[in-house]
Amino acid sequence: MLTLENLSFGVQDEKSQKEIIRNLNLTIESNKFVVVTGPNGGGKSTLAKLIAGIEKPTGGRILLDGADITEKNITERAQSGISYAFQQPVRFKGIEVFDLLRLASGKELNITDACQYLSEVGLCAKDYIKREVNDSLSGGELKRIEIATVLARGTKLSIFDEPEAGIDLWSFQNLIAVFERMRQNIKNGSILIISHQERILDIADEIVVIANGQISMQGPKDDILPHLLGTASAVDACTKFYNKEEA
Ligand SMILES: Nc1ncnc2c1ncn2[C@@H]1O[C@H](COP(=O)(O)OP(=O)(O)OP(=O)(O)O)[C@@H](O)[C@H]1O
Repeated sequence: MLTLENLSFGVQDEKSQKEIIRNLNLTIESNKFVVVTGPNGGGKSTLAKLIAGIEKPTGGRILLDGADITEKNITERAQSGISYAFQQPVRFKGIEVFDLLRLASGKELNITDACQYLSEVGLCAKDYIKREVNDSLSGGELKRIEIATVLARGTKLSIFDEPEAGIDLWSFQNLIAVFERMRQNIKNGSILIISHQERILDIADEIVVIANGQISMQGPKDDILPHLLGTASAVDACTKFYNKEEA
C-alpha cells in the first residue's frame, strides 16, 4: 500500500515560488489498478516522479507498506519495489533489449521468457530481442520496450506515465489488452497509470483526477468515469470539471 501524506512540491523561478503539488493526500491500496488523469499541467507526471524518487518533495511524506521512503533515492525506491515507466523513455546505447529485460527482471531470464514480455506489448520478439536500445528505435518502439521491462520487474507498485503516448492505433489495442491482463492478474502489487485515454480509464478500479496540484475527484471508476465522459475526450471533461470547481 502506498500512502502520500500532505505531499507538496514547489519550484522557485526568477520571481516566485510555484507550487506544483499542494498538500496532496492519497492512498493506493494493494492489488488496485489506479488511473490518474486530469488537465495538462495539473501535476500528474510530477506526482509520479515524486513517488518514484526522481523529484524530492518539498513537504509531506511517502510511505510504502507503512515504511517511510520519503528520503530514499530512486535506486533505493526501486529496490523497495517501485517501478517507473517514463513518459519519454531513456535510450541505453550499447545495451540490447534482451540485456535490459534481464536486468529489469533481476534474475536469469531466458530468451523465451524475455520474448514473451515483448510479445505482450505487441512487438515481434525475434525482431527486437537483439536490437540495441539506441536512437534507431522509434519513440513508440522504445515505449513498448520500456513497458515490457516494467512487466519483467513485476514490483509492488508499477507506475506508467502516459503509456499510450506515441503508440499507433494497432499497438494501442495490444496495449489495452496488456493492461487488462495486468488488471486481471493483479496480486501482491498495485498499478498506477497516468492516462487521458477512456479505454485505460475504463480498466481502472479507481480514478484519481488531479488538477492544479490537488485531487479534484477520486473514487471507483463507475462513480468517476461518467463525470469525465460525454465530451470529445476525458481530458476536455477534466478541464471542464476543474474550471467549474474554480468558478
Ligand atoms: N522542475 C520544474 N520546474 C518548473 N516547473 C515545473 C517543473 N516540473 C513541472 N513543472 C510544471 O508543473 C506543472 C505540472 O507539470 P506535470 O508535468 O506534472 O503536469 P501533467 O499533469 O503531467 O501534464 P500533462 O498532462 O501535460 O503531461 C506544469 O506547469 C509544468 O510546467
